[in-house]
Amino acid sequence: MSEFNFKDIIYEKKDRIATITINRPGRYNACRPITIYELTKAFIDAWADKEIGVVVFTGAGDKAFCTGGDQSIRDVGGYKGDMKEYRGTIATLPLEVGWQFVTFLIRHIPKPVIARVNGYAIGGGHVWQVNCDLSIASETAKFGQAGPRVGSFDPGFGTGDLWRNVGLKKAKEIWYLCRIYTAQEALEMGLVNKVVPPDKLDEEVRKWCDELLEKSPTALKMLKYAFLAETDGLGGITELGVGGLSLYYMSDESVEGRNAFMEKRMPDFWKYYLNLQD
Ligand SMILES: CC(C)(COP(=O)(O)OP(=O)(O)OC[C@H]1O[C@@H](n2cnc3c(N)ncnc32)[C@H](O)[C@@H]1OP(=O)(O)O)[C@@H](O)C(=O)NCCC(=O)NCCSC(=O)CCC(=O)c1ccccc1C(=O)O
Repeated sequence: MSEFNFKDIIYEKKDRIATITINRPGRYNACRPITIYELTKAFIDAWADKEIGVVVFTGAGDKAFCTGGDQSIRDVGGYKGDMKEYRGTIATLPLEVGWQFVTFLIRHIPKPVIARVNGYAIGGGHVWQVNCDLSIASETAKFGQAGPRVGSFDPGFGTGDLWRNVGLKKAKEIWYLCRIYTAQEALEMGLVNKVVPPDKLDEEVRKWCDELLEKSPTALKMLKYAFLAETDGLGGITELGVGGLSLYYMSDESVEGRNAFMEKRMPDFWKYYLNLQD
């Protein structure tokens, strides 16, 4: 049972796996502002929950993973149901709640995120599947960007992460032409990790989750941040560095600094020079 009472998403936690499902199958799991707000809350919860080791991100039904923003409520300058009503309702957010903040959470949550691609991954929905750490797709899934066709584009992680996956020419083809690609084509161009028949999708996703859960969580977190260091400039290097800092805080050496301050004496760091690793 979830304590959140979400309207647009289903959030489940079981066996150390958090599953976040966009639940608007009638709209091919397109998102409106409240969907974004609920996704934000779910990803933050999965981030903070020490019992959770892997996140699975998916869409309800068998037609779509996510088809981006809900075009039926798109207005001049943005989407109806303004984000303003949700801003400021989640304490300590470093960015405004919005599409890009969900992207930030997928890319920065210190646990692997698997996209379970059960159908169309189009527009912003495709960007998110690219941003996930790993993608497992049904043979019936379809992939593509829609921006230039519907009057939108996603600069930054929507373009940068895509070209790192498939190469620059292919990424430009995907964005400029807005073609739709099959799951097999997606596999061949490195957009997804594995394609399976639709009735084997859950089994395969579970297998990948179980394999990840056997691995060292700190190593996985530091690897995720090492990838960010390359793509996210100083922000990425900070994530990697702060991951190291949290390990340092657990050391006797770091605690000696804090204790010396509290005991109003000089710290004795000498023995730690002897332990310094190359
Ligand atoms: C996915 C398609 C290619 C599927 O085509 P097809 O198989 O022919 O099915 P359809 O009959 O077209 O669709 C079935 C049914 O679903 C509805 N639907 C599908 N996609 C959407 C959608 N995105 N929005 C609303 N409704 C959708 C469709 O209308 C049909 O309903 P009926 O009632 O049966 O008629 C094709 O559907 C397609 O191309 N879809 C549109 C994809 C698209 O343009 N996506 C948007 C790209 S831009 C983006 O994602 C940015 C988002 C964003 O930034 C944002 C979002 C939300 C809040 C804030 C922001 C922000 O700006 O920060």
